[in-house]
Amino acid sequence: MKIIDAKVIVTCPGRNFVTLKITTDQDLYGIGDATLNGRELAVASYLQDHLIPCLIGRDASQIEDIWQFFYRGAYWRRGPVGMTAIAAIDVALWDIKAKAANMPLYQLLGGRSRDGVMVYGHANGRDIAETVAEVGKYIELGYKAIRAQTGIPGLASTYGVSKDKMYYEPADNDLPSENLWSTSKYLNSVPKLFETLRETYGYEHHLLHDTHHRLTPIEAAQLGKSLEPYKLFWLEDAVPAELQEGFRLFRHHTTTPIAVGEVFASIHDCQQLISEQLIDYIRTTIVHAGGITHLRRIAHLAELYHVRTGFHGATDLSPVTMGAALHFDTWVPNFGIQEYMRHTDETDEVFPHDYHFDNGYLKVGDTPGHGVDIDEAKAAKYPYKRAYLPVNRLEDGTMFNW
Ligand SMILES: O=C(O)C(=O)C[C@H](O)[C@H](O)CO
Ligand SMILES: [Mg+2]
Repeated sequence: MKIIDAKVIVTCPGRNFVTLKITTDQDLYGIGDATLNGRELAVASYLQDHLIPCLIGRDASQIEDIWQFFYRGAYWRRGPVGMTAIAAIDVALWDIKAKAANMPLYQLLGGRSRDGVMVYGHANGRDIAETVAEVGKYIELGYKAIRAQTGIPGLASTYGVSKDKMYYEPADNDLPSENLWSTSKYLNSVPKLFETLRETYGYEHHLLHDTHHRLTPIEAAQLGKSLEPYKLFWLEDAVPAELQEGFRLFRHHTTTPIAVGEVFASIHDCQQLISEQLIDYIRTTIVHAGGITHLRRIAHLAELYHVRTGFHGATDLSPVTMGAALHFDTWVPNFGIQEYMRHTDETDEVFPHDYHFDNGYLKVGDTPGHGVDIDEAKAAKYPYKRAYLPVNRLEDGTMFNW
């Protein structure tokens, strides 16, 4: 089955998405997501200018060999742009293989391990009262697990808090917005949020929180300890993970479960975290970590060390990634949870899909492939719009992590 065409489609139905469509000589095509928030055109060019010329004419069924060709065959490898481009090819090829087999993707991966995929939604508010009310709305919708983020008194803006509740989008400007950060203000306010949430709703639902890479290991240890009474499902990205061994100190001071990995591009970014049992959940995604072929290796390594999956699923991961991830989640033995931020209606129209939400779970359909398509005519109505993620400064003006 020869690849005869591969094209990159950039569309902006409310936010930018980069999509790869690979067509074969047997009338089958596959779709892969190549979206890297705020750096979309770099991946589009990497695909168009560097990978697609080497892809045409290859046998679409040789997924592993094609993966190795683009990974090992690149002298400059492992960066997020390159790994996102490889992921798009990989997912499109798995889509084709599953369509050729006339099977939903999860069947090719090894079959169903569960009936549905437990997801968590994002509740956020400007203050604790508003966040508590938002969590209540998610509970009413049937969610079993909810991430809670709240505004910090004394800071004008806070990561994860937005006007749009269901479709939170951080890439909010055509040049980076500048936010302010204070670790001490943050550490003083977060435990109060979770104390109030547990007082209000009890302990039946899973609660999660994302620190977005902003603490040192000892600060993270303090936060983890202070949250222990509220039994979080996880504390996410408390510490930036460039230094994997930095998690040791944090880990040894708290029993709050630790999640990390949405910015990782390969198994090498989490090998030490997993093999030293410094984390509980690995959040790498199909789109940013080399596709299904590579994420499968990460999941298998994690399984050896009792680490479970908890893939990233913000709105900047297109429905194509969500569909592929849900097939993966339906199969993977060491599944933990899946993040789910709903897409806007415009996005859902551009990317028709057969997964659906059912009382706290996402369920995949049985359409052959990963079950997500792109409507090219609708995609063409929404041209690319430059948008950056914000940057962060400390109150004295020092640049900081966002
Ligand atoms: O969903 C999360 O956990 C995030 O941290 C979302 C990120 O800010 C977002 O994907 C950046 O593009
Ligand atoms: Mg996160």
